[in-house]
Amino acid sequence: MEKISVAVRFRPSIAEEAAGERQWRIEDNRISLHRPLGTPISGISFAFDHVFEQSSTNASVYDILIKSIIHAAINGFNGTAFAYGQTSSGKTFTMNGSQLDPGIIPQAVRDIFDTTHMITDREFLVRVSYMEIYNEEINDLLSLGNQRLPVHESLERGVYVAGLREEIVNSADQVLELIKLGEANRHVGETNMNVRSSRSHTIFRMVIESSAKDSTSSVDAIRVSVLNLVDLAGSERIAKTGAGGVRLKEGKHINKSLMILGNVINKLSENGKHRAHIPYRDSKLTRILQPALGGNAKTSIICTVAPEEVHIEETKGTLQFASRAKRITNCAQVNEIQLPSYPHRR
Ligand SMILES: Nc1ncnc2c1ncn2[C@@H]1O[C@H](COP(=O)(O)OP(=O)(O)OP(=O)(O)O)[C@@H](O)[C@H]1O
Repeated sequence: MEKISVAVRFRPSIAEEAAGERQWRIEDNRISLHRPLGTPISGISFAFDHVFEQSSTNASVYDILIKSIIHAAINGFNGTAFAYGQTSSGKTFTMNGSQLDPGIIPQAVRDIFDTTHMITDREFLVRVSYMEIYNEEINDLLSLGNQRLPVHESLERGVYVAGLREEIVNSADQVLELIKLGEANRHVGETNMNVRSSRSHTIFRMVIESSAKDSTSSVDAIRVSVLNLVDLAGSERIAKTGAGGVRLKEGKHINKSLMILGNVINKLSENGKHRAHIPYRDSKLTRILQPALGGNAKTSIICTVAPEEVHIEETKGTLQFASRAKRITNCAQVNEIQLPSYPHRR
């Protein structure tokens, strides 16, 4: 059993959103809210596994929070990392990054290929898929014809998205090209808060399979791990984003699925005796993320927040979500299956 690791990241402040009277203060891994003269406001203080300041880089987020999950996935553990936070707080920046400061996803992809190339006694097979959940429908971002895909469940595969394109990949550059294709297909739109606001949740998935190269045994032990890197749509106040029409409909779906994610996290964070029913089935997002939340996976959550006073209420909400997520325990184990050994597999 191990706890989900939860970190908070402040994005740099935006000049037009002037610094206000009250301010967030970071001391090591603790965040508290202070009045103008520096006195702390009682009851508003939170501690996390790590707090990233405004000047932090994606490289440091990767090294501190994500790298260990990626390396565990190479060794057969399921892994999930997701970014949660209000609109325009830096989720997409954290997951995808920029040319100068690549985000978690491109860093993970490069790390996986660099690391597996150095492991000489195992053979690896890597597959990727990329999907979005838009207005509670699952669309394949790698294949435009694949829309409204159903979620199924089976004993062998657990919960899976039927019909999703899975591409076998051999290099980081090949994966990054696929991601570029997927990004172009993703639903984004302009709101008052963000000129390129993600209007869907996206799940970039890598399945890593491996077996020993020179096994002389009559069975092959195949490790299969699933790695989900998730960029959630932003929680938003409809009034602040100025949403109407299509944006309003999207916003309602986004808020509803995030509310269900919050409900799942609340239930999981309660004491054992109250953990009767966890409402994973109430949304596609929580169904797909089920192993990451209280199941067989190593999980890191990065909660992004905006530093300005005008966002204090949303920031408090995100910090409360993060605090509850910190109480969830997962039970990750190496996923290994035994198959009869065939010469061609070696
Ligand atoms: N840590 C950071 N360093 C530099 N720029 C950042 C950082 N975080 C966010 N930004 C910038 O702030 C803007 C909003 O960030 P981003 O689009 O990542 O937010 P988001 O949380 O994904 O929003 P939404 O939920 O609306 O999609 C972007 O222009 C992004 O480049």
